[in-house]
Amino acid sequence: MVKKIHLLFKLEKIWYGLKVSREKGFGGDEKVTRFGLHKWETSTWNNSMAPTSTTITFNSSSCLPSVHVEVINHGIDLDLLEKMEKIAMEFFMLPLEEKQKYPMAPGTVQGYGQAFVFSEDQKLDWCNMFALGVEPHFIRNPKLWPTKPLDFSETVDIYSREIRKLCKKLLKYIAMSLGLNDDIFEEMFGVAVQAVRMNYYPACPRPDLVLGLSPHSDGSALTVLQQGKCSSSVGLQILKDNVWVPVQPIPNALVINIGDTIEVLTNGRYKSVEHRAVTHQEKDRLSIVTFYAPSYEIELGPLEELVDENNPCKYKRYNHGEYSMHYVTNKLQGKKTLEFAKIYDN
Ligand SMILES: O=C(O)CCC(=O)C(=O)O
Ligand SMILES: [Fe+2]
Repeated sequence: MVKKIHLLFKLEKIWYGLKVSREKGFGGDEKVTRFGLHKWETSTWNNSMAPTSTTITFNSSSCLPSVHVEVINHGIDLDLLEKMEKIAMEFFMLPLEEKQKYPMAPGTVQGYGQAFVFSEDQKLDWCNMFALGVEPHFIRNPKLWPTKPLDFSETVDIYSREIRKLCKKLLKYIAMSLGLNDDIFEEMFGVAVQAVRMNYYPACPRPDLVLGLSPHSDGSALTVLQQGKCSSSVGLQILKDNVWVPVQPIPNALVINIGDTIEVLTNGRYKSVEHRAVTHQEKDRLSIVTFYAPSYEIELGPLEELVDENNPCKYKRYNHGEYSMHYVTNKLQGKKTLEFAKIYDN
């Protein structure tokens, strides 16, 4: 079985040259535009298919068990989202030799290739990634920023600035919802680390045999995920009550996933969401994912405001750089990576 999967993956490489059909433009429903204080107009799941449209009101007495929302009125220009998708797709459609000029070295997570591969016999995910560290500047590896398409770097820069603003806003709302000082995360994070990963999932002849991306939670504080519109396939799934629930893309919405860092800081009030991507027999799929996390230098643990005798401390204090290293040097296996931080004796 393992061998077969390897073979399927190799086949995929031949498909790079194939054209995908692109749906032009971002049509869709922009009726829902509230994104105000303590109130996100969002979508959440029902039992069979996520999401259905719901308004979630955060206040200090409520919290969500495991958070995945789709933000419609994120304020980011739709042309910019479209441009980002265009350059990502153009990159993936380049000849293999061109993309291989930017290789993801084994054990690293930047460049073109597959991350989280640690052994010869590991069953590979059906996904090609192109990942770049964006902020702060010292995490950039300029050799990995492609020269084609021509407007690639400029677009990634502009897009990343906008996503950064959105993350800062969302973190403020999360703080407010917990009755904390609005700027608590921003002040604590230092110069936040931001990385972008483009995931391209070609159509897969045997979607029953191989996943697009193995189950995991993100190590970030927040993840902003843009689902490509060039394919209508539903690829992202989240784990809810032990059932994998497909996330139906909402036109122009950005998916927000809470990452492990916010789970730790909020002492589990906000839980990171376990998710995976599945493949489709006929349709390819693109996602553009931004990870927003604290500076590697900071020490973090549950905020003291969120720990008391009714909510005992569930996670230890650790250095975020160490956690990041732990994250990228382990296979994606559900929420196993977070065990690094868990305290089990309560
Ligand atoms: O492609 C997707 O929808 C999921 C991507 C993802 O979870 C990731 O890159 O961490
Ligand atoms: Fe993820």
